[in-house]
Amino acid sequence: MPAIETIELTKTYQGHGGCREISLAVPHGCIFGLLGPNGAGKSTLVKMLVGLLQPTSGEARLLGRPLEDVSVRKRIGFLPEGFRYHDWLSGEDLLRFHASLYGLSSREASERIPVVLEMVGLGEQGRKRVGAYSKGMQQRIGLACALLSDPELVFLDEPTSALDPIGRKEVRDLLVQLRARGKTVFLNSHLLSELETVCDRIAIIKQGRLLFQGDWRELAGPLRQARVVVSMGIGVGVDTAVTLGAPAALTQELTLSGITLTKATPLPAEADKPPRAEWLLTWSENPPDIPRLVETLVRFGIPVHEVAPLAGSLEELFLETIANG
Ligand SMILES: Nc1ncnc2c1ncn2[C@@H]1O[C@H](COP(=O)(O)OP(=O)(O)OP(=O)(O)O)[C@@H](O)[C@H]1O
Repeated sequence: MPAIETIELTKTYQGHGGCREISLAVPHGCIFGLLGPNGAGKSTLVKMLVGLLQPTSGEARLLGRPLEDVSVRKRIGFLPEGFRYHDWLSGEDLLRFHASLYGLSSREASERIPVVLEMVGLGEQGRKRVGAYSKGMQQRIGLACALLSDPELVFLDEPTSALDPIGRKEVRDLLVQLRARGKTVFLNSHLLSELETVCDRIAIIKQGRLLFQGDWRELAGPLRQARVVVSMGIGVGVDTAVTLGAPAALTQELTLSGITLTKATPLPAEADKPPRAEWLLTWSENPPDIPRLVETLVRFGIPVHEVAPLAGSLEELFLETIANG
């Protein structure tokens, strides 16, 4: 049974916008990323799932229970985007208030509050007024509210938008820890490089329609490129240290195997290393046999440091999917 399952879930605003016929399955214990351009329908979908919007049609189940079953909400956490917390309360008082909304006893709240403050990196700041928190700290206290009830499923809308790079890394690590404890995380974020590092699966929506769901690497299809790092000017048949290109005979042999050297770029100099260049090899048919490719390069006297097949980045694949979808 998936943690989230939707069947043709639809919400329109007087027949316009929103999202339409979304059928999604989010497995338990994964970090799932929802992507889409502005106005695609992401917030509409999340709001329906957390019970803030009534669907126009379709069905959904959270943790095996239908959306109408409000008892499931105790097992769910939610960090809305850009939410303004009661800034006259201290962080601890805010959490105590949220604990009462979750129906936690005073003892449970007292045990849980220091734990979540520590988890989000606000261990020492609980007594401070939320109004005196920085934007990053406000985002962290929001995350603490979402994690307060130790939920099985947590929805996070742009959880790192106000954080610095260190804070982002801390939140990513926290998400990975949650997954290790069997929790399911549903992330809504525009930071594709971030989603790329943590998400097991993604969904892409555009104009309210689902274009893709699954492992984002599936979007890449078969690999079409390899990055090869070579020493420059050594053994390439030309006695200059700035030679970037391959000898003509090598390019000819590669072409016969369906491989083209499309780009050669010098790499920044590094102490104790010979000057190096990066070659981009591209093919359109069958992927080459990498050991044979290395053998060919070595046969032509090319000192090879590294060969890595290249998959597209999530950003490239996302832009391509949106453009074609
Ligand atoms: N309350 C509303 N009344 C009318 N139309 C709405 C309402 N809320 C959203 N919409 C429309 O529904 C569509 C989806 O909006 P939604 O906010 O769900 O998108 P989103 O993907 O979350 O966008 P963003 O990335 O900009 O936050 C848009 O066309 C939007 O104009």
